[in-house]
Amino acid sequence: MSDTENGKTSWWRRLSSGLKRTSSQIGTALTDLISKRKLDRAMLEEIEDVLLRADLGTEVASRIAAAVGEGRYDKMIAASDVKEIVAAEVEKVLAPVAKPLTIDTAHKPFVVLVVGVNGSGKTTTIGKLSARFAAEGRSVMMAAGDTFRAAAIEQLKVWGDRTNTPVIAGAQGSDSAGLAFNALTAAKDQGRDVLLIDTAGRLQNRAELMSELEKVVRVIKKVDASAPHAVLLVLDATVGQNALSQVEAFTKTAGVTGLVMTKLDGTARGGILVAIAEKHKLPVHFVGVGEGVEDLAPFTARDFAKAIAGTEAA
Ligand SMILES: Nc1nc2c(ncn2[C@@H]2O[C@H](COP(=O)(O)OP(=O)(O)OP(=O)(O)O)[C@@H](O)[C@H]2O)c(=O)[nH]1
Repeated sequence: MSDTENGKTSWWRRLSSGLKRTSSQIGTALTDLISKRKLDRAMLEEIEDVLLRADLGTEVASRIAAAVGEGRYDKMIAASDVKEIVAAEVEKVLAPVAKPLTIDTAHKPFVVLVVGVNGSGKTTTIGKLSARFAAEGRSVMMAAGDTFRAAAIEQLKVWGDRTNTPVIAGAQGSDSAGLAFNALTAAKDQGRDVLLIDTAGRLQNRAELMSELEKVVRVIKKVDASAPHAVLLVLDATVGQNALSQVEAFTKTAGVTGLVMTKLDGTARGGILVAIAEKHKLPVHFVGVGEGVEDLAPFTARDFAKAIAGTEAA
């Protein structure tokens, strides 16, 4: 087996075991309600409820139930058939949004601004991305723009040491827009390929914090009018439905261009990613299933759909 195949197998194992809480909840509930009964309207409603409990959203849940019902009324069905339908319908929703983050080399540096609420996993994601880009042979710089939290600055420095990537940081409490300005200027001077900018976590309903984020974007544009070239919103899968309103708020304020969903390993409601894809149609670049560097990987629709439906063993 080649290294790439090994890498793929290992990621599939991580992804499917990360999504185990969601897939077993769906699988167990389906098996319980399907065994020893013929399919009728009541059963379809129960199937829909199971999918809603995994946060797949009303539209997708009812589409799946309708697909299960087609030609199967009054017949015995198997949980495995329903899981196949879940996987197929979920893949249809996810395929259009599963897009890799493309680093456009015309921009030097390619500026990636990373936003999200407190604790969503921004700093960790930046660290993991710096490792990934460095492994691809790109020269990276990180900016510790989360100037509120001393631990975030330290955390980024640890990732910097680990990946041999310079980290531009200021004192705790310093102006994050100023820091972004300095970091972009330095990255430009040094001819870096990628600049990853961390930002302080903020609540999407706190106007003054959101306007600070707008300031960071304005200041970045003073150095490079075309930047930021990507604005990644990091979403914590464990917050459930609240993730939908985070997408709305951050898209309005910071012009989000793509999503990263973390902590899918910490929830039985991993279907939230499907609900977000259905509603917002924003590109999903990466998903995270743990704290380690190898626990974040590019998002692929088919693998995610199979893992969430539990149609294939890890
Ligand atoms: N289980 C799990 N934990 C994760 C994942 N991604 C991040 N974490 C953990 O979540 C916690 C918060 O991550 P941070 O990266 O510090 O979050 P942040 O968004 O930078 O937080 P603030 O600086 O407070 O805004 C850390 O303990 C991470 O190790 C994941 O995919 N799975």
